[in-house]
Amino acid sequence: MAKHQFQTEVGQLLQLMTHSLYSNKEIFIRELVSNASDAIDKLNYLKLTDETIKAALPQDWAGQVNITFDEEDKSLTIIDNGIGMNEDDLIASIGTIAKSGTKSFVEAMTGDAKKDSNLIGQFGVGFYSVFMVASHVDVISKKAGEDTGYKWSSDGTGEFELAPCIKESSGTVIYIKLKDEEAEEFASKERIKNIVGKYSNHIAYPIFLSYKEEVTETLSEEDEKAGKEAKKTIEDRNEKINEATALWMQPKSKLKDEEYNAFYKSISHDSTDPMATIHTKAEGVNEYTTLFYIPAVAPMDMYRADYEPGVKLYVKRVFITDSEKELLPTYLRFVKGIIDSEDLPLNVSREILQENRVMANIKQASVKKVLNEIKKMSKDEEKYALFIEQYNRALKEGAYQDFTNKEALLELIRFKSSKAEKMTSLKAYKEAADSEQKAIYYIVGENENVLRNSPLLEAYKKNDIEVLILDDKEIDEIITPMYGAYQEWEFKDITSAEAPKVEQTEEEKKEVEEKFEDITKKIKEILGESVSDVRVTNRLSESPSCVVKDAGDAQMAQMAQMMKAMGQAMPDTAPILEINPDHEIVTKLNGLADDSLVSDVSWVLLDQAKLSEGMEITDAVAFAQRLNRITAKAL
Ligand SMILES: Nc1ncnc2c1ncn2[C@@H]1O[C@H](COP(=O)(O)OP(=O)(O)OP(=O)(O)O)[C@@H](O)[C@H]1O
Repeated sequence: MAKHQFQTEVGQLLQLMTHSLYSNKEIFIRELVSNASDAIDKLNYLKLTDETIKAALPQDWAGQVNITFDEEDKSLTIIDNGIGMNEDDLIASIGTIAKSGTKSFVEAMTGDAKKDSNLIGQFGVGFYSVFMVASHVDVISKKAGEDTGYKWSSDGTGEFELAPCIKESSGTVIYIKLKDEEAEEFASKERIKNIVGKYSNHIAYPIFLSYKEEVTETLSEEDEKAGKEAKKTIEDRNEKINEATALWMQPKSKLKDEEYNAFYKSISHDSTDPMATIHTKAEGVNEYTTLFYIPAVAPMDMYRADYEPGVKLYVKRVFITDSEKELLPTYLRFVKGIIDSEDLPLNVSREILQENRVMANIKQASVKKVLNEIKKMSKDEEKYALFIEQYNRALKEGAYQDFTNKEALLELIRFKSSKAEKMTSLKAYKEAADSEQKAIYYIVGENENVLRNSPLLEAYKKNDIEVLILDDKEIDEIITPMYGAYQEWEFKDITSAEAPKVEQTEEEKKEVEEKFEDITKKIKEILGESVSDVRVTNRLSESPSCVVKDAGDAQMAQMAQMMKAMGQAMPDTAPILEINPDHEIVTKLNGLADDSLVSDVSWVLLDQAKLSEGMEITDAVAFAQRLNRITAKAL
């Protein structure tokens, strides 16, 4: 019998499972039953598309799951007649972690058993959850169309054993030797029935529970009178313990929230109820049913390139694929659920799917449904805040990717604002604006606090203009300029936009510029390549200076960000330094004879403006030395 080491991450995961304090251990049955259901789905599909597989299956083959338990042996066995696994599958599926979400889960583990157990609650971890209750597990499996069966065994420590074995039919048997302290609870008819009813009632295949029952003979009246003792016999029972109807085919009116939620948990491996459920039956040109869920917490792998798609495609109840990322647009990758079409061909391939009109129609209508549901949620501010916390970023991606629904998506996004503590919408922003305002102003950076205190906001505050505070820099900086406009109002970055209206005539402006011409030239000479220009501004009131970008520079900066994201460096463009002609520092600087002081103050004007806008300065030591010299002179 060959021994194999678990992949390191699996080892870590098992360590957690075996020592888990997690209170919801019963979920291991849900996880194993949904694996069994997936395995039957896959064989069902092959039966329709692969002649050899079809020929090898008994004529009356129908997918089913069987559960048995043995109180004395303290064991539980879960059997399916699905696709099964061969040697390679067993090593790859239950020896390694292939799923990116599971990887994130393992990475998120802290080593603190209690905290990590809570993580299990937030994230289903599939097959390995069995080690919360098992001291030993055997997986005996034979893959459809192959001759040899394999037995995988492990007690959940560092290794597993794998050896060929004889197994008649394809499918998988999972024998679970329960830990002593778990045996009473889980090797129990009522408990198993209860768990299956709770989580797996509506998987599409029947689940049978086999058990032995003591039956007492019913005596006739005569026999009873004669004092005859009733005989007791042990009988085998095989009871169907779930509804076995695809939940999404049930009429909405018949389904309760608990049923929807339980089904969600069985397909998503998430232990928390979803935030929203969207069940639609479409009739007409195309006939299909969709059942979508929005998870309460964004899936862990959402921002990984190798994320798992959450939507499964069925054709007339037959499972087709769960690995097609194109069923919904990528920005909706957090949505879990099912699409079941009556019109697609069963042997639909990836290529056909991508070009198929039926699929395109379903996709388009599905996006509308999901967005409508989100819109509905947005009416309840408190509830919507929870959604925004998880998915604001996805909406932003959408507003940039999905041209057809851009307007709707822009309306759903929420923004922090210079005017309010609460987040605002573009609709509210527009409604609250002055009749002369024609643009949506925003500022982007990493730190909300720095942004709120940016000198660039001063002129906007003075003119009572609201500015959106975008502090998800990684995405906001690239995406916001791409939005274009919302109801004809363009998005304008205040670091490159003209300052808003001020009470100043052209003549007055010119006069100020002339008055400060020499000093601006001088500062520019001193600062050299660190600035692209120096000029007086009317956008400041409190601060002596600020740095801004040229409108053209903004595009360059965006390019630089994109290049950076692709791993290529591009030099940053030098900012424009603007000085406040009404500020004491600037007025005193104008005409100051002490050249070394002018130089120190010029650098300080630049560096402190950068710092107040959350930028880095090139030489912090020199900055401190200059401040010290200026302070010494002032004392
Ligand atoms: N009863 C089974 N029959 C066939 N394959 C199985 C069975 N149980 C598990 N597997 C295989 O092992 C893999 C890992 O199972 P695990 O439960 O850990 O992950 P999973 O979350 O179920 O993955 P998925 O989301 O694809 O179902 C499955 O994806 C499947 O390929």
